[in-house]
Amino acid sequence: MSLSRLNNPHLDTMTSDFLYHLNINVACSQNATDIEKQFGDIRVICTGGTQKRMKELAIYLRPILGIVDNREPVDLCESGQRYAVYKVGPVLCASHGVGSSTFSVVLHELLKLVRYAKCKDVVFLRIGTCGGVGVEPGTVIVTEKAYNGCLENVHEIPILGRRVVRPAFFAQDIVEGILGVGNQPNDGFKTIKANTMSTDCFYEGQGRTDGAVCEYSEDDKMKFLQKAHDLGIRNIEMEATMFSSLTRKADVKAGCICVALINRLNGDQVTITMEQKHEFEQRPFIIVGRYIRHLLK
Ligand SMILES: O=P(O)(O)O[C@@H]1C[C@H](O)[C@@H](CO)O1
Ligand SMILES: O=c1cc[nH]c(=O)[nH]1
Repeated sequence: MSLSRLNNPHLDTMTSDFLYHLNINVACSQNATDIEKQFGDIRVICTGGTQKRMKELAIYLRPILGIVDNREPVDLCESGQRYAVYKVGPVLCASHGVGSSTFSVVLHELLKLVRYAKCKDVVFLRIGTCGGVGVEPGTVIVTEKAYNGCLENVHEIPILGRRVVRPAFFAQDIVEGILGVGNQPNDGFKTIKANTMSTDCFYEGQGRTDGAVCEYSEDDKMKFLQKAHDLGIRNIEMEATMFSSLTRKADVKAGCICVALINRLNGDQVTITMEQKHEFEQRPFIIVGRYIRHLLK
């Protein structure tokens, strides 16, 4: 699928487009633009919360993509001062910050970037961390349906003063494709598919009792988490509803792969050491590395 048409007729009338947060200026009118030369080979866009994770992922993917390079990856969007973007062969690794609002900004701009660069069959992936719901810390969860903080399987966004409600789920072939490369004999961790709850708040929105404000009891929290569990929700993060619905609207395939840092049925505080967190963060890399190899073969 070529991204030559995004779901926005206004773009067709623009002679240039400044992707403000990436600090990339696109001259839409030229045929063979610089953008096409620089980004036209992109097949996979990996996204994740932090710059450090995305830089490490770029380095991790080099041998998988047959790229021999010992230099520090270059942040192509450093001048934009918001998001970090690394290119490793046909893969772009971009940071998105915490939550749907910061992610949606860079996602709109990345979707336009691949459209202007005339990339074909691009798959967007989110490689994140999450809280598990009834799963062992370290488990990798591939999202099927994404639920909002009201436990509805939709993404809701105010547009022109109205609440717009959009479907929030990932394409089954992507889910199965990612799951298909998981659970290999020496992995030492489980990869499962499940539903994900995405919230706009890490504390109250995720039913934590350790935020600066909390107006419910431990019992209320446990009932809510149990209700989520009954819906097949096995992890909680802050992006999957927006990510699935916006990529769906843009007619682009996407997948969401997160590692659980804690089991929320046992507590709220994320107390793992930074070393353990770093080890856990490598797990989605392993799965995504295999999936990208499978996708590009
Ligand atoms: O990709 P990351 O690790 O940033 O994903 C989760 C969801 C929020 O962005 C953040 C909250 O700690 O972690
Ligand atoms: O509990 C958690 C852990 C990581 N990220 C989240 O959004 N929630």
